[in-house]
Amino acid sequence: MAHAAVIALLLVVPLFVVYRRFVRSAHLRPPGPPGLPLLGNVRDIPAPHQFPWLKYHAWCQEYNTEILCLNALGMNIIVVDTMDAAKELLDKRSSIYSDRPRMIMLNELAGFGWNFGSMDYGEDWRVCRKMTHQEFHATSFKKYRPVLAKHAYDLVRRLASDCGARVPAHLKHMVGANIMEVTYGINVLPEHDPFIEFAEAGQECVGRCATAGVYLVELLPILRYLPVWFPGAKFQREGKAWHEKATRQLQVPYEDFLQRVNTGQVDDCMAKALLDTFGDDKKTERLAKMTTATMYMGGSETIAASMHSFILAMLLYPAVQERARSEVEKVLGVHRLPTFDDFGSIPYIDALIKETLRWHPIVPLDLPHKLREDDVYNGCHLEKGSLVMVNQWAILHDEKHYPDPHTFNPDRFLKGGVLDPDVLDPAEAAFGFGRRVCPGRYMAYDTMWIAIVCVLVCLELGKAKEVGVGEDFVSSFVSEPKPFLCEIRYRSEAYGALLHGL
Ligand code: HEM
Repeated sequence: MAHAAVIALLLVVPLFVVYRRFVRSAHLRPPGPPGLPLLGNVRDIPAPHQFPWLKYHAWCQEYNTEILCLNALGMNIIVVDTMDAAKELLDKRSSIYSDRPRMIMLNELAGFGWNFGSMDYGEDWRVCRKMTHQEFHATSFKKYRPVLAKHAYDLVRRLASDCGARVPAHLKHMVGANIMEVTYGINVLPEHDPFIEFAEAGQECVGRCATAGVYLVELLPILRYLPVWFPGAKFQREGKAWHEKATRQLQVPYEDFLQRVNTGQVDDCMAKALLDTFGDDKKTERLAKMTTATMYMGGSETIAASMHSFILAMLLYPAVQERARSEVEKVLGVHRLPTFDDFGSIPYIDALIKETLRWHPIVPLDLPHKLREDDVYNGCHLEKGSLVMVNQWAILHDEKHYPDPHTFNPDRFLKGGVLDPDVLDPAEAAFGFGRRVCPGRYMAYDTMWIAIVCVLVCLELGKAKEVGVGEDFVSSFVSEPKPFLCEIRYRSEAYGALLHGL
């Protein structure tokens, strides 16, 4: 009997709340597909594997709107489709658009609440951002460039060593090695590095938890209190299993760093710089640990996916590959390895990186922001508590800024051989908006720059003879190319010799 009453309460109370909110907010909302009472648009919202950004953009076109409103069980979801609207709302009104929604699965059940990318816009988040800014803003990050160059050379050796058989694994290794060394001063092993493996185990959980629509508990928070044994409470069991991985990802590399501090064997790295600047009291140590662990979470998959996308583009557009190489050789000559001294002197490479970020943005839908107060845009009422997502794919395929948007064409960013300031820089959308803008964007750009130039100079990238390669991307929070076969070789043995002699 008591059981039945609890179940009735669990079902009825949320439905009532949802119904009231739905009725109250149905007026003056931005346009969007009509929903059903109580359920809203739950049945219309595309699943994560259905390329939701394409459907959202199609709806915006159908309703002739810059912002779209959907409703899922009473929760308003605002999808922003244009650069103008994104700048107006998330940049100019950032003081009310900088919260994150409550991510129950990720932060509360799986134990990733230490990740400041999913924290609310509060004091802990502010300190973590301040710490990241100190080491990752454009100027201070330059001190880490030698680390990036070292691992870019290593990437070339690895890609050549198996002729392109394990491209995604080599890219992941390069990025993991960069982040572990920059963040903790850890020099990872060439294969099966325990620090990378711990971090990757955590990433798997994050990918699943952060994908909208996977867990009902995000829409009906009351389910969070279901006991682990309750039928259908599989999410509770998953959360419990992930907790341990979340804790390992947070603790293990930081403890290794502290051990090296104690024995005086620590190289310059982010963790050391934070200790020197912010001190080592308990509160600071807690936040420094959270900040450093968040770097792998934000940076590993994203840079690797962008580099993977670059390699795919080079296979599909061999003329661009040739042109890029010849532009690099105009500056470097032949048989010299690129260094950061060449940075900024090859406009075609900057254009190529911009086009890589634009062509298939690897984060097609921005991380959700949460609206802190009621707001009005173009006469539409945006309700406090709404979830706000920018459709970065739509902005980066807007023909107003990028004619023929589906073609990979770095030339669109150049005029008279230099970067054209009148073309919208894709970095302004690809890295998000407002106070939540990606703090790793300079590291991302530097990593891509040195790795791309090294790959172009030293290697020939070609399609594998027996199979076709398509423009096939995964539909998930980070959208990277589906695995493809390719053939990668040194352009001349001289490059192999140069790299092996380092
Ligand atoms: C090509 C590579 C990358 C892309 C496309 C990318 C994209 C993004 C996007 C779209 C956001 C969400 C911004 C928003 O909420 O509006 C974000 C947030 C974030 N990124 Fe990146 N990112 C990249 C690389 C990196 C790197 C290298 C790091 C660190 C090493 C990093 C760390 C973060 C963090 C910590 C956040 C959360 C910021 C916050 O919520 O305050 N990202 N990134």
